[in-house]
Amino acid sequence: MSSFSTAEVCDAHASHLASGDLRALQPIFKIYGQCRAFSGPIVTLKVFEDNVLVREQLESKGEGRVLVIDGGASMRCALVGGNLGQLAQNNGWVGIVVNGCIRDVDEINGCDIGVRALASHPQKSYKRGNGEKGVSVHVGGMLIHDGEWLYADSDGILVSKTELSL
Ligand SMILES: O=C([O-])CC(=O)C(=O)O
Repeated sequence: MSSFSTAEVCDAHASHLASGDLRALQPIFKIYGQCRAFSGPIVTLKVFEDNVLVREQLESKGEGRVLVIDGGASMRCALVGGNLGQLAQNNGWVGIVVNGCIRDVDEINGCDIGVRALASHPQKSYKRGNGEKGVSVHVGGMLIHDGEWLYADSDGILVSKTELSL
């Protein structure tokens, strides 16, 4: 897609910001991965300290989508590591936003995807397979629905009800 700037998107879509059709997430995310800017349709996932569903999702074709993982902001383990970052890249995901932690930061920073997460943590998560796919999630202070569009760059992260013409 064409290059964009979230700041310009905000300026150009003030009415959508006012209506809530366009929302800026709270500025609580750290930037990882090779792609500082990325956008695409959202796939949602809600898990807690368990990343079996994350792997399952990233094993499917990304087709330019963004995986938004609500990990309940847990600071006790990582939901995505270097292997999953590589898997995401290989399967055509453009980005991963984690309301929680990642690990293997140096490996993830080498992957050709965009990643946002609250922090890094060296411990892996449980492998129980609990969680929900496609549900609405609370991430960055906003309610995010599966199928909405995400726009991330160095300035922040926007979620839009529909695809924006940029
Ligand atoms: O398997 C995990 O829990 C995550 C991980 O470390 C990786 O993706 O490399």
